[in-house]
Amino acid sequence: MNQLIPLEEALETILAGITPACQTERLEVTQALGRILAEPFIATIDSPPYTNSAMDGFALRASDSGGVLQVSQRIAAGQVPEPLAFGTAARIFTGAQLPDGADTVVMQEECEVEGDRVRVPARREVGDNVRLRGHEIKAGELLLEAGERLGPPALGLLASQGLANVLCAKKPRVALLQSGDELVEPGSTTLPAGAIYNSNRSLLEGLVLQAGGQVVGVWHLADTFDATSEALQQAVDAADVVITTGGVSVGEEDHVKPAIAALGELHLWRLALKPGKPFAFGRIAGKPIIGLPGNPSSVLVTFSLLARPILLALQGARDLAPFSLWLTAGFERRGGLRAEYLRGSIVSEGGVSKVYPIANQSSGALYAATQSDVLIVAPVGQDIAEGDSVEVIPLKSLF
Ligand SMILES: Nc1nc2c(c(=O)[nH]1)N[C@H]1C(S)=C(S)[C@@H](COP(=O)(O)OP(=O)(O)OC[C@H]3O[C@@H](n4cnc5c(N)ncnc54)[C@H](O)[C@@H]3O)O[C@H]1N2
Ligand code: MOO
Repeated sequence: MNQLIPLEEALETILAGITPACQTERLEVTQALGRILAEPFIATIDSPPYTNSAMDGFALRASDSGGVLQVSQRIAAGQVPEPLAFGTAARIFTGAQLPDGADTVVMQEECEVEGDRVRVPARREVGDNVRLRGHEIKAGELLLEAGERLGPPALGLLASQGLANVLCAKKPRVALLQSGDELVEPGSTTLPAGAIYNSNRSLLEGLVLQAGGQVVGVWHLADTFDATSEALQQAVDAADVVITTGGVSVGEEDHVKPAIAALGELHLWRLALKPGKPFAFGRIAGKPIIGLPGNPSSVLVTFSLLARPILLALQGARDLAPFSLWLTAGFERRGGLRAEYLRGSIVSEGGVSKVYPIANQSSGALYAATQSDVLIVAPVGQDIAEGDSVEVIPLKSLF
């Protein structure tokens, strides 16, 4: 296990063994934000459900444009109109149903009202300012596939189809273990010599939540093999997935790997990844154990690249990879032996969005991560020259 494993290979190995938990629950649409849809959703109604006006104005036949027309009816949204009498116009409001016979709407700003008549400009086209029934969606169309993550637009879409409840994957139950004798919980006002506050817990609670998981237990471990094994066993009993931080490197105080190996099996350890080299993955009682390094920025990166896809796969999500795009490098850099995920910021220069690594790339530096917009992907052995296109993962797309 001394060879550094490429990230892609590690991900492939891990994800090949993850099957969706298949547990589902029916939720109110208003409560389903961020959840993974467990069944495809097929449109039950056309959208718009009836042909309607896109403007406040007058509905008429395009062939009557250019004349002065009698206003024969008034149609507000929610009313059912009469068919439009020949040679007349209907006062109509945005969203109101178009009367049979009308085929165009003229905005009121372009019309002149003269008592109960209206002068409409010439040369209006059929279909102007008209939203046709089924123009956007036809009943029977597949709107959302199973595995889709429900963002606000998807929730609005479901509601627009009259849906009040939706079948979603249950949230995977996650146990968090932090190892480190140096860790003190936030809230204690004095920090003893040699101690630091436990920041990984808060960091991970947020990351897990944003990846659709729920934290069901938190263990803070003493740096001993026995304490680590005991907590791992308890965590496995309580959760579907266990995420540990710290204690996965090569020192004598690093007990996570031997404890995983003793209680179950260790599948892989050490990636060609920076930060995040000591990442470990194994199983105990068949449940995934994700061993993240202790350094907070390593936690952010390894969670985003490895733990997040695992949590999403357990929910049956379709898109497991982080969203990425390509921007112009404002820097140059030599390729290394590990794929590096640099914390970076985006600067707009003369209309071009350029990306720069922030100065502090220490894997212990969490403040630096809060100042970053993106993770810049620097592949193994690949030099980057200023002006090159580089792949970036917006941090906001991860949480
Ligand atoms: N001889 C070697 N030493 C190290 C190697 C190596 O290959 N050879 N790898 C280095 C790398 S890279 C990393 S990353 C770290 C990871 O070590 P561990 O995962 O065992 O983590 P710890 O040693 O327990 O902690 C590392 C660092 O992070 C701080 N930490 C830990 N937990 C928390 C927490 N909950 N909240 C805030 N900060 C935390 C801890 O105090 C350490 O400073 O190993 C290198 N060493
Ligand atoms: O690989 Mo470590 O996570 O750089 O600090």
